[in-house]
Amino acid sequence: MSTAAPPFKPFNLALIQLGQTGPDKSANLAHARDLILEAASGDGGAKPKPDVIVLPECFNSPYGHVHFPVYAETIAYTPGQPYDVHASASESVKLLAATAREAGVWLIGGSIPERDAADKKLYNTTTVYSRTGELVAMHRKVHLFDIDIPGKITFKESETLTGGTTMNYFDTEFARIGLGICYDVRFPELAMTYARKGCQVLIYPGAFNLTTGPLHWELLQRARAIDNQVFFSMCSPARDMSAGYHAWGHSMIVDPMGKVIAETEHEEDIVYARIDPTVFVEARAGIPVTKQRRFDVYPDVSRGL
Ligand SMILES: NC(=O)CCC(=O)C(=O)O
Repeated sequence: MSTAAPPFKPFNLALIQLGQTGPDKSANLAHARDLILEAASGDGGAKPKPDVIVLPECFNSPYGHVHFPVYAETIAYTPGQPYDVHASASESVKLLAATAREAGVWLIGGSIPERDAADKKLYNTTTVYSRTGELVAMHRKVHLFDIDIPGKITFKESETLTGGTTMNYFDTEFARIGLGICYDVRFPELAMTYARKGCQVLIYPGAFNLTTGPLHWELLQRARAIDNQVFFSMCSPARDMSAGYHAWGHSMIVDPMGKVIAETEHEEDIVYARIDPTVFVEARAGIPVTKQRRFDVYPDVSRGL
């Protein structure tokens, strides 16, 4: 059983739709740091100083199964156990922890290819840092992106990656935030379970493509937001037509009524929004679906029939 979620308070969210500098991981990390520090300063107006900053999926590596083994890092984090980011062997963890601390923000560090210390399997993994640079949560993409749309796109993460086996959320001083990565958005059960565990906000770094992006990227986020009456947000890489994978971009933030409250196009950019719990409270009061579920009618919802 999960503990009570923190009271939901207003906060500011920023998504960094990051472009990659090229195949050099260290250069990509340095670029990410620059943009995190830029985002963190805000401007007090249309760009409110963020409490949470998010990076995109696979931000330090080209996105493709041939690249994952080459860029993979070992993190060796066990939830609930103390973790020394300084002793970590992972270049990305060290950089993200130090930058979260420098900026004084909660940082959802996009995702990186990760190699498990024990079984050596590869995962697509998000790490989360507190304002003091502690690693507080980690999520391994649960649903792997294996699709085949003839003539359009074929992608098989499972050629090199393994799916994660746990749900993961973290508590801040203003909200409980649930984590997913990209293709995880297609599975309403995951988002619903997060919401039922008290998450008021769900954030999934992602990288949709030019076939499914135009049709599904916004629709899925608005659907998950409305299903669960939560804030829902996905942060994409910027589109690079010279890369092997062409990301849709359009990083966005959706409120619990399904309204897109912030969005960008496909270039490198930073998206800012104020997260206002009033919308969450009013959505749930006006349309009380979270209290009207009929698990007596559909008890098999979680049994995988
Ligand atoms: N990186 C991903 O999981 C891509 C998911 C995607 O594009 C989709 O259509 O789903």
